[in-house]
Amino acid sequence: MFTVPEHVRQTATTLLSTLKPLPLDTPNLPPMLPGGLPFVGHASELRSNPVAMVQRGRDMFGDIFCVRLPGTLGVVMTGHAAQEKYFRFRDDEVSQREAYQLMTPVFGKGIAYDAEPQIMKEQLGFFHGALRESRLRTYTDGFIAESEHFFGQWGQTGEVNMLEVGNEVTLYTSTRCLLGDKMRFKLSKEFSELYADLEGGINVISFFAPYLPLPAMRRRDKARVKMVELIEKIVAERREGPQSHEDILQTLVESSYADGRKLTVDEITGLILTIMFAGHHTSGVTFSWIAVLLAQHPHIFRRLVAEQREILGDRERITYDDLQKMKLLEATIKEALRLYPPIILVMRRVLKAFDFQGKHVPEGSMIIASPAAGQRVPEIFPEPHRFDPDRFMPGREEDKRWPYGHIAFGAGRHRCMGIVFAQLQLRALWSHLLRNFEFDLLDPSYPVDYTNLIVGPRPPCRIRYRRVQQSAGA
Ligand code: HEM
Repeated sequence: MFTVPEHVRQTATTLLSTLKPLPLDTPNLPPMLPGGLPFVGHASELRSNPVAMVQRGRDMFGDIFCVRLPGTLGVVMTGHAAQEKYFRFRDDEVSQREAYQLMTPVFGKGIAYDAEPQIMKEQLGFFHGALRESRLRTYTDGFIAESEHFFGQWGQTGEVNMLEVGNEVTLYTSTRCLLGDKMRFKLSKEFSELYADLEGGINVISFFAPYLPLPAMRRRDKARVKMVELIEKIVAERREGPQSHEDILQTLVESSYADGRKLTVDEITGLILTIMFAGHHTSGVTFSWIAVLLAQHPHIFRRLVAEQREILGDRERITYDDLQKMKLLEATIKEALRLYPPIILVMRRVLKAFDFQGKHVPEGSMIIASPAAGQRVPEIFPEPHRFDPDRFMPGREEDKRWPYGHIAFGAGRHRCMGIVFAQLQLRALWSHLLRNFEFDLLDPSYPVDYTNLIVGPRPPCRIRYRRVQQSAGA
């Protein structure tokens, strides 16, 4: 019997859904943002400058308004009350599954967002073990070793694309934590090439039609098959060898579901990719924004160098406990993430209609929260466009006053599981740089680049570094 290939079926379903009329006659619908094109609605504006679009809607209508997306009514929710409502929904009220279906070809069928909520919960639960404190201490040793190795290869002075630097150094730290120190040197090239092909298949097109038979999607699918083969070899070696390993792969190899079933290699690979996609570029672009912001604000740079000196004295070797004491550096990272969150929008499909501020949001619509716009609301963060790490220091702590204000890591039940990991990694890298280098900007401006799903500064993001005297006491 003739069967329709999966990618054809999926693409046809997506294209047909774009022709479905939107429920625009729903009584009390939030106001509709003017503009948009036939069929695609506001999708093109969402693609070119999503933050300006969200801000335009907020300026016109306040906390809640609608946009037209292909086949879907979008409802944008910004401001503290709206963000609180958004992040407090339960999984039976709103769903991430459909919103993030573009990730299914990469993570795999039945993995993470494609799994039933209970299974996804168990799968994410495996990460809790991999991210516990004792493990974070081990990973931190890796971050420190990588900082010394990677930046040790820099000369006395040089020009770099800081975005490339951020993505490269965090790729090495990620491979160390995921697959172990040995694999960082042995595997990085093969792993990073496959990973690049997987990434190439994730774009705005795949958001609406993840199975279109385009070259990038085919490369993505081939890369996933090869990635499973690669992980399978490592898992087989581990199952034979007596050595113990302190990495995320090992946690997954040793984990089982509540019913006692062990994870398949496909599931292990999918979860490795889930954590890689969640944590790699997000940390890489944040690393590069910190460089830009510190070069633009030398007085903060000087205070951060002084903090290093105060905590470390003349010591060159830093520890996990030292990193915990770097409060101004922690606040600086938080402030970089407030101004430039790498995930600018998060989405959920509405499973149960709800009311908010007298407006009715129907079942089936896609609700959208925006860390990028929501973190620049002046009622939450005064002078919102100013880079001011002190807003998170004792005495002010603006984030504590507004628990749903700083949402770069999301909030509520699906809040990022890698917050501590990301903070430690960025602190380790920047502690090294602050003690060893100074930076100057080379480009007239460093605008935001909205062409990638994880949003960072637009290349080339050129920065000049200059090596300074080695010791913290210098
Ligand atoms: C600066 C770095 C990072 C940023 C800005 C970031 C941001 C986010 C955001 C916004 C979400 C919530 C998405 C939503 O609500 O739809 C999230 C979820 C998640 N993040 Fe991160 N992330 C970062 C680093 C990491 C790292 C390093 C890891 C792992 C080591 C990680 C693992 C996860 C996981 C597993 C989830 C899903 C949680 C759930 O759905 O319950 N993230 N992240």
